Amino acid sequence: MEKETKRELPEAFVEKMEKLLGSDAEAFFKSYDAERKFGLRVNPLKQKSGEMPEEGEPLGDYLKGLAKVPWAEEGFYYEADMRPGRHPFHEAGAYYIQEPSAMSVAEALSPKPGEQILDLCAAPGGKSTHLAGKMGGHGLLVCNEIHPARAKILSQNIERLGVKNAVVTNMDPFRLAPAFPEFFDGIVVDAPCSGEGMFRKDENARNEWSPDHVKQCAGLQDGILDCAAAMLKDGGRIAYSTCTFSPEENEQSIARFLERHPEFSVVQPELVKYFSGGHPEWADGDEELKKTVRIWPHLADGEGHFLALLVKGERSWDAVESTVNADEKKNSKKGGRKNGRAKEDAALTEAVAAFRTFEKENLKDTEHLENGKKFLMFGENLYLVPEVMPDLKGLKVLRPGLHLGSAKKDRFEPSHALALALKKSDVRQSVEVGSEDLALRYLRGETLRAEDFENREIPVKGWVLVTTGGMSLGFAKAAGGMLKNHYPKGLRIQGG
Ligand SMILES: C[S@@+](CC[C@H](N)C(=O)[O-])C[C@H]1O[C@@H](n2cnc3c(N)ncnc32)[C@H](O)[C@@H]1O
Repeated sequence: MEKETKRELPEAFVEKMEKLLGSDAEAFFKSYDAERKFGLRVNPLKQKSGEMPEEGEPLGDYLKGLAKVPWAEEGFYYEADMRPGRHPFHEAGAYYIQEPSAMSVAEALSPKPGEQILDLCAAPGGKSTHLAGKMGGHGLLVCNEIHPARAKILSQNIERLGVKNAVVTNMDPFRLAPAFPEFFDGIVVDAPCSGEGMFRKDENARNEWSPDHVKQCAGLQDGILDCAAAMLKDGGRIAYSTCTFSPEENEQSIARFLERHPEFSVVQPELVKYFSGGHPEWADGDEELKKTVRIWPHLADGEGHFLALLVKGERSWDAVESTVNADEKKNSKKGGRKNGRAKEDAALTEAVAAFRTFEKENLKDTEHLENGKKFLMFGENLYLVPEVMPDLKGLKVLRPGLHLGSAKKDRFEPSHALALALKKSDVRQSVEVGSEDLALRYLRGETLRAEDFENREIPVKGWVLVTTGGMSLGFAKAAGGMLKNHYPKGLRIQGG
């Protein structure tokens, strides 16, 4: 069996790993015959006040019995036949499906509400949505992706998970860096890599692998890390990660980085206790590299990963943590609602007025939406953007913040992003599509009627938040005894 596995792997890869791992190689290759581990991460932004759903609540019941991923606060393992990606809870952003080892990265960076955080290679959004959950809607999260099509998917995932404080950009890191000199408190560099850790999960990764590809990736990673270094404040931290085993892209990437940037040091994240340390002997022998993290598929319940936490400047990690906590307090004091934003632009004033009317008629409390944020017009659309937002001129921006909607002639059309960022308690009118069947009918774009609901009642008029398990799925508009479906056409589920 073991021989079969090895035969399916690139020969040069097998030889290299045998040399690196010595007597551990057998267990390593055997792990390729084991079942893949599937993971999902509960989205705290969609829970009542950030806490985990409990039994007795629809999501809590759905997840009942799932084993916890030990190193991720909201991570769970699930069996393949559960198919959580097909459940309406997925469309409600109740969770993000994420490989368990990948959950270690945002845990290691540990962003705090109020910080300025960048996810530099962000699509499809696993780390970004994890970071967003930890930030709780406060501070600024810039999610960047170089490839336009992937950036679009990233933007959709940011929307689905109800993230309120994210800016999504589609930039080459080299072009992004000049816009944010020494700006961020924390940066995730989940680098493009040769993907050796995904061989079990993804056949393409196996077919694309070659020693030359490893070298190319290592070169790419050096450039991306330099961009991250330039965008980081003194005292800030970078979480660098790959899903590959090759030392050239891991310990050696970090060794080369430390050589170019002596102002950085490596910090050992606490979660190393679940994994293994890095191998200085696979790079330049610098003992600091022991503080990097190796996730081995034969030693942990997850795919192969590498992680390094790097801190910029002279200060110790303790000093960095206390600054973060002080900033957090400062930012939470700032809070408060700021009406009548000082933007002279007539279109903006008009759009804000239209939103205020919509708000008065349909919402109860938007304090958590607006807290410390300001309004911005982007094309015809009205956004709420984080207060610390820098000038985005010259950047390709897909989403400059939370999309509220657009002001039409005599009305305000709320966006799908707004629906997903709202809680049931924020709105005057909502309906619960309790059964999976009814939720799927809504997701297909069907018009719903009173007789579809157990109590045979629906609101008479106005915007209605459609919820499943208490979590928002989208908007509908009540009129003439029906709920007109406003689930975006492009997202509708096809077929039965
Ligand atoms: C490992 S994936 C990121 C996964 C993502 N962080 C997540 O958790 O969902 C690496 C990303 O880097 C992007 N990438 C490829 N070449 C790049 C480059 N030259 N500079 C920056 N990013 C690049 C890829 O498009 C890909 O989305």
